[in-house]
Amino acid sequence: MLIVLPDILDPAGVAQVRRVIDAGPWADGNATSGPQAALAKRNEQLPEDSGAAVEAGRMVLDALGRSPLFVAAALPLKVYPPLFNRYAGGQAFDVHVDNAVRLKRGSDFRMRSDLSLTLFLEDPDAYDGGELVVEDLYGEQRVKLSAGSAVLYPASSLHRVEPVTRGARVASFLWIQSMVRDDGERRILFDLDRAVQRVGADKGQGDRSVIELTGVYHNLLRRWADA
Ligand SMILES: O=C(O)CCC(=O)C(=O)O
Ligand SMILES: [Fe+2]
Repeated sequence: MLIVLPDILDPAGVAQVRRVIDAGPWADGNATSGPQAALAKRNEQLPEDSGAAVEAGRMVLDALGRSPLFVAAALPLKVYPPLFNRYAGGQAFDVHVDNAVRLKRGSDFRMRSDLSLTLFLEDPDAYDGGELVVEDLYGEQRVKLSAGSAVLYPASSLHRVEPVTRGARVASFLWIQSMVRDDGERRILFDLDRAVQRVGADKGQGDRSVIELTGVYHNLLRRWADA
């Protein structure tokens, strides 16, 4: 299941991230790929330990942490430090899967990737192509969002980025280990959370049924979460 997270960064936040990364040391995206991804991937990335990636990554993580929608949808336990990529001049990322387990070189950071996230950092009118295409149970979902908006999708999915034939597509991407590993269970919690928020706004947080439903949410989370 795909979840769109609108306006994770406002235009000023996008501009701030872009100022940092546009001046960064862009390099061939295959510098860090395994052999299968290397066949599929044609883009540029900021080296993950570059000052620009670390500084802009902090901005992206702060913005995600401030988004109740991100937290409710992802129930994050671990987040891979955000990476940054750029496609231009026909570059693309053909169909592939993301690694299930990610290690950060030179550290003891280790995580299971349950969810992938792309945060778009360029105005969609400024480039042609560059749709993120995710294959899920219901077929292909094509995603191209305004600058500052993000999409969460299962890391288990086959996905690709269409060739960019005009302009440049700039994005941040990262992986999340969720407290709730199973997509179906996570979806139930997300739907329940949103419904409880709506009923709470309607009836008031002190309403007895709102409190009981909040209890059901937490009891399901207690059952399903690795915290
Ligand atoms: O550029 C994107 O939106 C996705 C990148 C991607 O799929 C990857 O790096 O594994
Ligand atoms: Fe990917």
